[in-house]
Amino acid sequence: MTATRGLEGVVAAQSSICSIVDGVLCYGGINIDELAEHATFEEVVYLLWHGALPKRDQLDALKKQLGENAAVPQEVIDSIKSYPKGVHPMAALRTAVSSLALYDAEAQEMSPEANYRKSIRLMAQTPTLIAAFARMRKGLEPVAPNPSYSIAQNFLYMLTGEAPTETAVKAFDVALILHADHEFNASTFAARVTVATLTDIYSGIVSAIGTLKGPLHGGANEAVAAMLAEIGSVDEVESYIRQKLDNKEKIMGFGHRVYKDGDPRAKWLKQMSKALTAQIGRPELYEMSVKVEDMVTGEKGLKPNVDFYSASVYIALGLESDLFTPIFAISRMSGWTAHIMEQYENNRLIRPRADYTGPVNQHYVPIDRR
Ligand SMILES: CC(=O)SCCNC(=O)CCNC(=O)[C@H](O)C(C)(C)COP(=O)(O)OP(=O)(O)OC[C@H]1O[C@@H](n2cnc3c(N)ncnc32)[C@H](O)[C@@H]1OP(=O)(O)O
Ligand SMILES: O=C([O-])CC(=O)C(=O)O
Repeated sequence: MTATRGLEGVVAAQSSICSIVDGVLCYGGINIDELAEHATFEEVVYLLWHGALPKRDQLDALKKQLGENAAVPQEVIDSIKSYPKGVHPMAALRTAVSSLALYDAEAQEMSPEANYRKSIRLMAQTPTLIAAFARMRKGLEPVAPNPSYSIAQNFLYMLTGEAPTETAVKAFDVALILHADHEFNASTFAARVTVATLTDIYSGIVSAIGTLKGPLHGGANEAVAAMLAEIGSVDEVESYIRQKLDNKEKIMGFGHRVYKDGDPRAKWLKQMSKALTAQIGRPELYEMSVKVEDMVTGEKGLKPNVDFYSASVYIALGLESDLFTPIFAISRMSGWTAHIMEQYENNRLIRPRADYTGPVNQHYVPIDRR
């Protein structure tokens, strides 16, 4: 048996949710470019869960269900209040989502209908959990969700208590669409491995959140924000990146396991970064990013991934950088739940083999003779 490092190129199962073929990303067969241009995030959630775009009444029904389920149990809010203020929001989210299961009467119910209802609750409540933590760590009271708002509008509203601008809501909604699913990425695969034991959906989502948190995956967007802050100005880009490349350090937000000719989501975020950073009077954030891209692509041939320009987009939207990965989780909750439901529908335990490289023919030695 020989191992494939990092399971590169291994096709682990069939799926009808999302495809990446020749660098083209589609949800349910629809090119991400069309969705980014025309769809709303709620339509994309429906598409991922049902395999087709919703008709008007189906979309209205989903939006109503998401709105009605956005509030989280008071016990969960109270427990978030007790978290140490300095913990990372992804750690807080991992614990908070796990605690949602404790107050969900259907948590162990495994019918497809119950798993769909839990998917709605997880999708609706994740933004509420993150916004509540973001406020309570500053000693502020959480803002209750507005059931008539979209997910994008509600999250921005719950962070500040003020109605967000239309521009901010639109930009955030497009970012949610772009991050919603990505076939067997690490966090989705972790969720599928977890639920393939026929454990509950919350366990799968907790695995996924813990996996997304890492800097090689969703955590890269926060690392990009840290890099831009460290660089500080356009003039400093060259020496900063030169040093990193000479030291063989990774540049966050570049490279991808699947895309070698560029991530189709990055161009959307680049465009948004340009417009939004200009609007807030901080065009240097975009200019620094472009200069980093020119150097890294020019010297290493590596292209920006979804996490690179999302950092300057979120900075321009006034969001705190440690919320960037939790925001990714809000969006990816749609894909995670879609994949979990698909896994349950056609389940087989996921259990690969290891290529053993340790010692052989050893014997037990009593402790006083070792
Ligand atoms: C939503 C997402 O998860 S998108 C990915 C977010 N993660 C990041 O942006 C972190 C930075 N990028 C990386 O670490 C990688 O490109 C990954 C993890 C995304 C993909 O990793 P892999 O497919 O395993 O590629 P791998 O790490 O083997 O890279 C191949 C070569 O390119 C280099 N490389 C890859 N990415 C980078 C980078 N960002 N900066 C510098 N060099 C890089 C590697 O050092 C390696 O070089 P070598 O062959 O000389 O050793
Ligand atoms: O697919 C991957 O490996 C990572 C990624 O881009 C994503 O999860 O969106």
